[in-house]
Amino acid sequence: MPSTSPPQPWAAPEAPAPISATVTVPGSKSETNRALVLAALADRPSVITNGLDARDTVLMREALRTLGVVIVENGRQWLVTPPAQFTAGGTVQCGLAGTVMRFVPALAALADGDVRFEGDEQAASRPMAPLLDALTALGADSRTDGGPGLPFTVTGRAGLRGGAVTVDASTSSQYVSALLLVGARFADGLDLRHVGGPLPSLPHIAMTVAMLRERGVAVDDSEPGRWRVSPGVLHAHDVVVEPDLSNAAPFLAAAAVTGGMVTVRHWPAGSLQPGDQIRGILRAFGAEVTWFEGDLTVSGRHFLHGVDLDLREASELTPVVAAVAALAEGTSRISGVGHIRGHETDRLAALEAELSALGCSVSSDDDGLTVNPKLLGSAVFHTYADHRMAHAAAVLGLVVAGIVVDDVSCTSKTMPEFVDLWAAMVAETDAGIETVGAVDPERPAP
Ligand SMILES: O=C(O)C1=C[C@@H](OP(=O)(O)O)[C@@H](O)[C@H](O)C1
Ligand SMILES: C=C(OP(=O)(O)O)C(=O)O
Repeated sequence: MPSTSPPQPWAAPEAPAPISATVTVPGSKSETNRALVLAALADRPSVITNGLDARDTVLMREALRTLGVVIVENGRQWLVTPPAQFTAGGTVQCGLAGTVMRFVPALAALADGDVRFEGDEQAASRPMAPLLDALTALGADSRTDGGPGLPFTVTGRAGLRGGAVTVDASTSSQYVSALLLVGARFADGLDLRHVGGPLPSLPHIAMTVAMLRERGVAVDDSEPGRWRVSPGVLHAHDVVVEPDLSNAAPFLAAAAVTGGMVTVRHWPAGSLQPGDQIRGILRAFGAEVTWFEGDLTVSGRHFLHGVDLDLREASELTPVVAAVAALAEGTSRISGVGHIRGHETDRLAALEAELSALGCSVSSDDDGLTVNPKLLGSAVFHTYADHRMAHAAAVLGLVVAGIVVDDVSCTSKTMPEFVDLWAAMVAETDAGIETVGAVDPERPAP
């Protein structure tokens, strides 16, 4: 199912004053899609509350239905009933969703027969081979249509034994998560080792391990780069999904870059989402960050300074962080994110091109970006179908006049309500509405 919606140009609104607003963001993509997959593997039905309703999670629900999972959606509650055996024979549409194109093939390896995977044209260049090779080593078959990744077919077999397998996950942590999610289903469990360059997105792997343990699966991750999953039953577990903290990042950045104050509600006291790291990141730029009883508040200062940040653990924050860097004083370096050339688009190339078009001096290399802020403004900002490029443009547009996003429809991937939430944030500022929520500036974030 290619993304067929017509391009939706969007004039990013300028901030009428320092942004002052309170925002609630929808559920986490990463937690929602893990909860769905785990519910599909469980011993009985489970309920997911506050799951994200966006393109990536619609695609995941449809993918699971193709494999025989029954999902009944009743508003914010979804009842997921696992099948006795996954059904082969269908075609899974992945769109541009990494979690669908990586997690679902591991489930398909447990079905008896062929499952075909297709995606957006742009998804064909996202790396897949390390995962498909690992599934083949475990006894499933896979073949692409000739390209490096999508489209491809996985031929699953019931009763795979599992055991020892290696994967080079330096291009995406999602291969590790995919294999761990199904590990308990193999007769001998799974003994997975990462072999290769540095592993990105460790918190996302930790999230997978924690969610498996919550459901009674034994995972030994005591040795770095190795995960041992014991065979056994995965117990159903009802879950309330946290807000998506990476999707909250542009709203918090809005306070930082305008010297305003934004509160995001329902921020967990502790979270495995890498988006939680936005607190330390905005502090590093010089913003003030406080947390009190579930309200996370960022207060901007008149002056943000350049930063030197390793974002390997939270690379999905790179576009928004690069936008803040472009509005700070002095050079910023973002490192540890070479693998995001394989995200929704080549994010390093996209950020270099679009920030340069605004007048910044930006260079990308194999490990990240260097941003020298010299903004001129007024340009069409291309998103390359990447939701986080649109978020970055929105942050820039608050301060730089005349930014027009070429196509904001890509935000439907993880937050279809982005434009409305952003407009509401700006309107709340315009109306001079006081920030709601109890914020104690004396109390540091946890
Ligand atoms: O497992 C997940 O939910 C994710 C893992 C990360 O992928 P990479 O390790 O490919 O960066 C992250 O960037 C992506 O947004 C979501
Ligand atoms: C990299 C991302 O997504 P995906 O789950 O498609 O990999 C992202 O959302 O920034």
